[in-house]
Amino acid sequence: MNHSLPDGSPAGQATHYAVQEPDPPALEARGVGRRFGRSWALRDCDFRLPAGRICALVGPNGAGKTTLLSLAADVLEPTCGTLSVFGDSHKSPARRNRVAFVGQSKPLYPGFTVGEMLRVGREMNPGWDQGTAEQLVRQGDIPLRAKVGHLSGGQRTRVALALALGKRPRLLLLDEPMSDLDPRVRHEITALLMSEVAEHGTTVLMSTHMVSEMDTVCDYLVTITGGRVRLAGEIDALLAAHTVLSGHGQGQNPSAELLPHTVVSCDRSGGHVTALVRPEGPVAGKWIQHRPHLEELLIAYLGVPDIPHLITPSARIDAGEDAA
Ligand SMILES: Nc1ncnc2c1ncn2[C@@H]1O[C@H](COP(=O)(O)OP(=O)(O)OP(=O)(O)O)[C@@H](O)[C@H]1O
Repeated sequence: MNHSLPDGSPAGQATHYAVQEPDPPALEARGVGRRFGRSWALRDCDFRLPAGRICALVGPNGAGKTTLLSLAADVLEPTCGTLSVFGDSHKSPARRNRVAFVGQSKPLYPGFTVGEMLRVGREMNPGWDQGTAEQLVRQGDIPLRAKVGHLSGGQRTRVALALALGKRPRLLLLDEPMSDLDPRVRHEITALLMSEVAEHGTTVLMSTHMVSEMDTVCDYLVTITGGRVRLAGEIDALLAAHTVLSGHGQGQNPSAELLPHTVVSCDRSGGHVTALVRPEGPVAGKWIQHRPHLEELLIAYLGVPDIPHLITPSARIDAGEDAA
């Protein structure tokens, strides 16, 4: 299903939002699905994440975010479809070397010291960058001789991030990386991720529930509800494709004025209506309109399990296009 972007062009066709990517996308999902027993955790997943983006992966608990990250990290196999990493659709050591994954459980050896953990990183990864890994550990005042099992949750997160960044990945997958970090460290890690992207062109895909912080660091967004991708693309383009209407409308029936548009959410209190919509053309009626903030957009989308998807051209896989 195609939806209109604010310039009136269908979301599925090339518009001024299109980004010419010389490199293959960091991640490309074609018809990807993953089932556990009889339940689908993720299905009909079609999108691209262009290289060099910092992408927030957002969805309610149980939406399928960890499943998607685990598929991209080759920790899980898709039940159907193909997931390519930088154009490579087959599992291989080379593909694994390009990707680093920091999962929620931060699997580290509790009996090892931090220095020994970094040595494991060095021995397992051909492109290992000891300076970056050590710097991240030292910035957190964590001695290299400290036992991993004696570290706090936030300190373990820092060591896991040091191992991931020391690998010098082209694609960094982070599953709620900030959840146990204090605000000062979150700020530091955020700045670090941004400088990684600027210096090395690293692509970052991170699941997060922290909307206010993602706003400053991420330029790309994928939302999942009910195991399906609902939004994918540049945050600016996705915001620009929506408007918040508030008022009473002009006619007797404000709902009729909203009918031609895709209504994502609609709150009525008394006679007052506030609606987040994707306009499919000019909006009739006397509404006060504003462009939604990211938080408004996400709260609306996370509350509706089955809204039609909106994929911007740079994230879209066109029907009939051959797989890479
Ligand atoms: N190993 C598993 N076995 C069975 N079901 C699973 C397994 N892993 C995930 N699921 C199910 O798949 C669905 C998606 O789970 P997933 O962990 O991907 O969600 P999530 O979006 O990461 O959630 P959260 O925000 O709570 O971390 C859930 O219904 C979950 O119960």
